[in-house]
Amino acid sequence: MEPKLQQHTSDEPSKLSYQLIKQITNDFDEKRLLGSGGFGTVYKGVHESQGEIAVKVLRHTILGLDDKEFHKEFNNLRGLKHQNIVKLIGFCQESEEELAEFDGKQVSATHIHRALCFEYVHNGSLNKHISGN
Ligand SMILES: Nc1ncnc2c1ncn2[C@@H]1O[C@H](COP(=O)(O)OP(=O)(O)OP(=O)(O)O)[C@@H](O)[C@H]1O
Repeated sequence: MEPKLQQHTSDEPSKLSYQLIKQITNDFDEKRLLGSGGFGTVYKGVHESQGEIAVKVLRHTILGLDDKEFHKEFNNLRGLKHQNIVKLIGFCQESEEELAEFDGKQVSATHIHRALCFEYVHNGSLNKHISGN
């Protein structure tokens, strides 16, 4: 199930394809790594119209397991507007059928690519930025 966009205004986070996420992070280049947290790994992406953005690639788990968490995080962030809260500008949720080995056999598996894209915060860590130190 996709995150629902109640009303599509220019202020709403937009849906980005996995191909675009890959492209703007230079195929998740290590040199673009900004850090990692509880939910996943954060890369710097360079978006054609948005410029520099932070791409949080959410950890991949088995189909459906973290769906609720993703929607919770998405719905909490989508409407927030505050000087101390980074803006959510886009999201990606795309499934891909892949061949995987299971029990010595080749099986078809669904890999869900999920990412949240935020405005890029300069000046080092968010903590430092928010506290003003
Ligand atoms: N918008 C951003 N702009 C620049 N760097 C960012 C941005 N968001 C995250 N980062 C970098 O990525 C690191 C990990 O961020 P992330 O939000 O995943 O972890 P966290 O702050 O530990 O929170 P959580 O545990 O909730 O995921 C941060 O410490 C920061 O260095």
